[in-house]
Amino acid sequence: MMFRRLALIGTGLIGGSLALALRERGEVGEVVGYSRRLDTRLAAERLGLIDRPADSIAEAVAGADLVFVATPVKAMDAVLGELAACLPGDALVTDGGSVKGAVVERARAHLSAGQLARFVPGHPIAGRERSGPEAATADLYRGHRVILTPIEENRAEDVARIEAMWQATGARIERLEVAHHDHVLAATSHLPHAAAYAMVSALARLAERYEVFRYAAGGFRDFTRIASSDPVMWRDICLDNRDEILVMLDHYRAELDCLRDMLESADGEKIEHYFHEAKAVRDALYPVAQANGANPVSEADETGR
Ligand SMILES: NC(=O)C1=CN([C@@H]2O[C@H](COP(=O)(O)OP(=O)(O)OC[C@H]3O[C@@H](n4cnc5c(N)ncnc54)[C@H](O)[C@@H]3O)[C@@H](O)[C@H]2O)C=CC1
Ligand SMILES: O=C(O)C(=O)Cc1ccc(O)cc1
Repeated sequence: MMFRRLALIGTGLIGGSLALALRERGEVGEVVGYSRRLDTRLAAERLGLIDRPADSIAEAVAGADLVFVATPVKAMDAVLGELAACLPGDALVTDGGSVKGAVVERARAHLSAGQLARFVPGHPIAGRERSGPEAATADLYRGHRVILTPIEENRAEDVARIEAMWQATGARIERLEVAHHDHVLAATSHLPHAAAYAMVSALARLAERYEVFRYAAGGFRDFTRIASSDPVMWRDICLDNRDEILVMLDHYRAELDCLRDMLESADGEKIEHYFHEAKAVRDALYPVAQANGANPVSEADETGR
């Protein structure tokens, strides 16, 4: 057993799924959960994500040797502030936030030098558009990537323990530098979410929106699935990674302008070539339908294809 007691701060999709996965593998003794809202804590207990709910962060982390912070990223400011006052000396801390630079800044602002050394930032690249405790599953991370962004204060053996913890969930672990993580994720995750929200808004603002949505095809559904994601979580991600996302939005807008120009000049050859190139890129990324939505590149690696 890797950890005696896990304290979950945030008992929703990401925290709850980690607890279920570690328990299923017998890697954790007891799971105690704190979330801001009482009903989420009680739901987490009812659903078997946690053994018992705690009424405060201090109560949750008492006696814990692992603390997992899985709240929206801006809420981590207050959470880390409270943790600084009550963290047991031997506890390791990690998180699942979608942005790393802002979270590391918050950790540096609140934690003591000793506590900071034991904070190993991380980000599972797995999730879904429905969050909350009800959405948690033991296999959420299986076959998916988890990115750790260790900071220079971390000790190698602590990073290795967090890596082993994620490995137990069936995930594949990679390490990236903090700023590089935020740059890459702005492109691969944050821009698509922003684009999906904007696409739905664009159609919703049309006078004929009812008719438009009535005849919406699978393409609209596929393109916009992630616009059902949690607005608070995505507000926080957008603000916390604002500079990188602004650059990516401009990059995407330039591409839309480019397509618009081709269409305005009715240049069929150019349009076809443009679509061919994009299709080739996507077909290479997703050669077969992915049953569980796992990253196809990682699955291909695992099966040796
Ligand atoms: N939903 C997804 O697909 C993914 C989310 N993430 C990240 O994981 C984190 C958690 O996301 P989810 O589990 O999806 O959200 P969720 O909404 O399912 O769970 C969030 C939990 O945090 C609690 N919470 C909110 N504000 C709080 C506060 N101020 N103090 C204490 N608890 C508070 C909520 O009560 C809830 O228990 C976020 O930082 C998100 O960016 C990372 C990868 C994927
Ligand atoms: O729903 C989806 O497909 C996602 O893209 C989930 C997701 C959301 C946020 C992350 O930081 C990582 C993964």
